Amino acid sequence: MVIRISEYPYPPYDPTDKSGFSYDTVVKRWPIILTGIIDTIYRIDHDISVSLPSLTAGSTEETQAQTKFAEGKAIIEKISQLKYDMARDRPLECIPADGEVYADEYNEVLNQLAEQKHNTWFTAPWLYAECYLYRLLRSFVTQTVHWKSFDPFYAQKEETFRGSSKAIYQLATTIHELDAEKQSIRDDRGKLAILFKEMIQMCLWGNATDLSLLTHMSHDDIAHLQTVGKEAQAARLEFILKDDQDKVISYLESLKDKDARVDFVLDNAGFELFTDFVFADFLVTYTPYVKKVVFHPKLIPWFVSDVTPSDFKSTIPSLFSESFFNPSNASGGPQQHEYLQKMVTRWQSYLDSGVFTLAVPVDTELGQSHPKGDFWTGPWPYWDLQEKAPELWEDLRGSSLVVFKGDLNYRKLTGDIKWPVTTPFETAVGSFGGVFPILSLRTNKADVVVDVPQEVADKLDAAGEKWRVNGKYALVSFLPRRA
Ligand SMILES: O=P(O)(O)OC[C@H]1O[C@](O)(CO)[C@@H](O)[C@@H]1O
Repeated sequence: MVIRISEYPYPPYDPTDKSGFSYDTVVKRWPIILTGIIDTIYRIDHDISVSLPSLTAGSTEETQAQTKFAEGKAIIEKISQLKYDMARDRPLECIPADGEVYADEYNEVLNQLAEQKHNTWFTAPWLYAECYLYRLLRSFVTQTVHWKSFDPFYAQKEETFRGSSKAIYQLATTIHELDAEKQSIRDDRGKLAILFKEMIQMCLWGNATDLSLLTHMSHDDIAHLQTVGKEAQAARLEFILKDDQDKVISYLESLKDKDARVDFVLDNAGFELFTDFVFADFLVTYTPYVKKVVFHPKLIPWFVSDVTPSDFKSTIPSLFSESFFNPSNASGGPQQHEYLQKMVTRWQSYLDSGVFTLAVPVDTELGQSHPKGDFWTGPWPYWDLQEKAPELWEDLRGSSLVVFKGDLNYRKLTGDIKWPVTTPFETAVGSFGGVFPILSLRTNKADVVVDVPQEVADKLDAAGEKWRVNGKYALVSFLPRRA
């Protein structure tokens, strides 16, 4: 049964607490993100207006350009109004019936919040309000003719991906080095376990670069976060506050010859998706346990940098393209470029043969509904998966391991409520727990944290560290299938 927010075991994080990260988000981060979208549309509209004089007056082309321009202007007005309402703590308005999924469902939760007088920008639960924001933005474009397939974050995602080439070449080299030892790795459990940890951590820290959070970071800062390799990882080990790596490795070892299927509930496009592919490749190519990997994207632009089907589709062509990743950026020499090409060729063959698949058709358009994709952008925590997305639920029950990437997935797994920090992960994930094995790889970018010893939390608090939100700390949480 779906639990109403008023019935949650602890109150949700919301901006009424001015010391929490959600307050900062409403005051600073969301307005920056909204301003970025306005700029992007403004630039597109500017280009249209420059092209207008060259079009034949009254032609279809000119009429379409005029309409697109006017629609762009109307979207800008709506976003500006939204910023204004947000700053003045106005109530969230109902999502219009725009023909896409969950408008009614978002509004139903909003009505419950209105009853509790928690329906304004500075009082609504942070998790709900943030999901609502991206769904509302989607409604602004669905109501147009020419902007329906507009992803306001596309250019940002591409640019950051392009800027990740150093770490990408480095990881391709690591995988190339593994190639020479492939058989011995598969046969040596000790070696495999060590590599496993490296891969888990590479995939975990790949989550540190998230565009919705990095509103204030330079390219150099981002490159620093992407530092990969053994030493960097060893240095970061102490920042993993909950470490179930050994448990997940033992579990995977128990799957030997069981044709395991691993699912990734994806987070960010670009570098993080690249690390997901590397991890998936490692599981299939270098371990004897996994036969198939399924990737789950978001079907609308989401939390700035989340993977959409079209991001997924363009990733491998981008990695192949010499104009996207200039081989001269391969600091380790031209052979690094070859290593990358070789690895990506293998990924493409996995996609062709169905070893790697996307949970929805790869050509799914933005906003197109799919029973295995809609739920991830709904208004609910994952506690409600069984009731709200039965087909997806059944499908995931067939998985040997579902990897949840990133902070938002963690917030949705735990409901983003004020659990005491020592609450077991199993308790926090509620009815979701034990149905299929879960591995959550999360760098901390929001207040909710569970399954961490009280003394650890107290020490970090006493040191004045913003350890819950600064992206420097992480949690690796594993929960097996209930026996
Ligand atoms: O990409 P990730 O890891 O899910 O991070 C997104 C998270 O980062 C934030 O943007 C900042 O905390 C949150 O709004 C959101 O939970």
